[in-house]
Amino acid sequence: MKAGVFITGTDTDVGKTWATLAWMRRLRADGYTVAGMKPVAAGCERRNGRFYNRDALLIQAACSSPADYAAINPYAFEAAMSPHLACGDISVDPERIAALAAALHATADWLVVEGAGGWYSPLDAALDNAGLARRLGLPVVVVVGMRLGCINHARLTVAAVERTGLRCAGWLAVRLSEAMPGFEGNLAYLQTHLSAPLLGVLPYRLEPDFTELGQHLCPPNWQMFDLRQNF
Ligand SMILES: Nc1ncnc2c1ncn2[C@@H]1O[C@H](COP(=O)(O)OP(=O)(O)OP(=O)(O)O)[C@@H](O)[C@H]1O
Ligand SMILES: C[C@H](N)[C@H](N)CCCCCC(=O)O
Ligand SMILES: [Mg+2]
Repeated sequence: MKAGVFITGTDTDVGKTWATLAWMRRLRADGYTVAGMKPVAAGCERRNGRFYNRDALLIQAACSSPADYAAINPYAFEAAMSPHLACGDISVDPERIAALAAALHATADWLVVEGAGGWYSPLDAALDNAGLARRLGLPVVVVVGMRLGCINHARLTVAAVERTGLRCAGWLAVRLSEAMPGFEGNLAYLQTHLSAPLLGVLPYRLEPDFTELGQHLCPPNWQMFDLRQNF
């Protein structure tokens, strides 16, 4: 199987990384080999003259096989702001990312890619997440951070993914608080107003065991992400 997924979200800080790590752990629990990628990251710390991002380090640790950090996160910008500002005069090259993604994908059954921010968040002055996802050509999963306002953001994001010409394979609800007022009503509304299927509800876990968190994913079948299918 050669499968892949591009994980976007309704915003920054909505649980994309929690969902990415849960997804990778679940795939490994289900017997697949997995490589992960955070192509562009803003908000990095400098160590020995290089920049490292928390998300990318967690994704690197979740891969089935060791992978160079620079392959997982080729664009690591120090400033914790929109990448089009944090990048300075660096241009993000989608062809370089696609080549690195292909090399990572050659090492595993699955490639899981986490975007930066939301669907239309810029990655530099010219490219945004939508453009990168289109170049990678992976099925897209939308992470919906369950908080007031998520219905509008989720519907806008799924519509935008589909307008990009990519398949929105599903969405994940991520609990960002112990008890969101009207949680069930919001979940039910989204289930009837999003064209993509709900693939799981990730519970509220401040110190998550990502293998446990991965058990809350309920994909209809992993085959729907097999890139050899015509979808
Ligand atoms: N299921 C959860 N339960 C409890 N807290 C959560 C959960 N998911 C996310 N969080 C909290 O929200 C914060 C942001 O989550 P996460 O880093 O996954 O967001 P993100 O969408 O990946 O952000 P970015 O756009 O910066 O990549 C986490 O640091 C954590 O504190
Ligand atoms: C720094 C932050 N944690 C994210 N990595 C980047 C969020 C970019 C959001 C850009 C925007 O859509 O306004
Ligand atoms: Mg993240």
